[in-house]
Amino acid sequence: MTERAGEAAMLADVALRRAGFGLDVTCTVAPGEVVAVLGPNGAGKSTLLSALSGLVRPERGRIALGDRVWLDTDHNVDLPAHRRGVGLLAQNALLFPYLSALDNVAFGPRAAGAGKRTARTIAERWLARVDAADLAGHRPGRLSGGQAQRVALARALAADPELLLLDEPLAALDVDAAPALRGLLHRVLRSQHRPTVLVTHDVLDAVVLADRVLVLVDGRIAEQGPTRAVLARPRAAFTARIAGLNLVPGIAEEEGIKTGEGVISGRIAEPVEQGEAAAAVFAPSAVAVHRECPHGSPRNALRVRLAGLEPRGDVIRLRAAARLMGEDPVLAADVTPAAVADLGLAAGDEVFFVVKATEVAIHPASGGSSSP
Ligand SMILES: Nc1ncnc2c1ncn2[C@@H]1O[C@H](COP(=O)(O)OP(=O)(O)OP(=O)(O)O)[C@@H](O)[C@H]1O
Repeated sequence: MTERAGEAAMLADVALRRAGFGLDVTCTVAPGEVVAVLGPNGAGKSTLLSALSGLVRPERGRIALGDRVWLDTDHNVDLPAHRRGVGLLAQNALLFPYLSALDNVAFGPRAAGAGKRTARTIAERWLARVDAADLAGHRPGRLSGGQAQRVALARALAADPELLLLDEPLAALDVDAAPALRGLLHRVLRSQHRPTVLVTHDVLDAVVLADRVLVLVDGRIAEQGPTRAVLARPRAAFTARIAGLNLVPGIAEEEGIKTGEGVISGRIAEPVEQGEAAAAVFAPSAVAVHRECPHGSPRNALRVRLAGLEPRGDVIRLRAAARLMGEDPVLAADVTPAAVADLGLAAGDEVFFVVKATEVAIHPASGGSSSP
């Protein structure tokens, strides 16, 4: 499908002040790039999105999509929200309740001046692209949360926005629906050319969907960079806390991922094509540490070099570098102090991190998570 809008980079430089809170952020998002905004509650993520979409006016700032200027406080430019080409997918689908799914999606093209027939054709194409062609005639009241979000995504994109904003798009979905929509977003976002800003609390969303992450703390950027690089070497305490999951990049195959050191088996958590970039994700608590590789076991074993041991409540967190992922200690295991004593573990030791396939989730990976 040809894309008309959304070929321009977004540049935003916004600052505003409220009682007890200030936002001061400069960022750019390239066409086709997905930037995830992470941060603790109250960090300013929603305020940033509101400033981009025109619902909140920064005291100082400039927002431009290529050479189209939406806001320039120095020159008194401030396009109202309805004149900014923003497509928003929020936590709740917010579909028009009395319109069919098809008419909801056709609304944007109609409002932009397309004839009825053309708008319907555009809507049908977008519904098909989000696997919702069969829902065209349904009213929103008959849709599940996941179905409604798919229709809402089609609606946002059918309006041909210049900038796509995703505000916690999976947060209101149940645990079964969220992975399916995350997988769909992964596919759709990669095949379109708009700059996209994704606000999320879930580090998995950043891993699967984002090329870059931007961590906001107290209204300011605490760190930013390619997803895996930021999660592997977190500088802000918040990032370190959320980056608690282990993530091994590779190429998807039937029952896991292929890495430079063999296959890591797991359960396919989200749809991913064989041969595509994917990641094996598992919790530090799922890791057992062995001195020798447990041969003949159905478990996954990763050869690692221990970099550090830190007490964490009842357990000791081992940080380790895996040869296949470079020198940085990017993997973690939580083990009991007794296990550390039994194995006589110390920094510098070569050991195996062993994890059962049932504890490993295979996700598609964004470009940013596989290229640090
Ligand atoms: N409409 C408003 N009027 C005044 N203050 C607000 C308003 N909305 C948010 N705030 C305050 O602005 C600051 C930033 O809030 P914001 O909602 O942008 O953070 P957030 O990172 O999106 O948080 P959360 O993760 O909880 O959604 C907070 O101190 C919040 O209390």
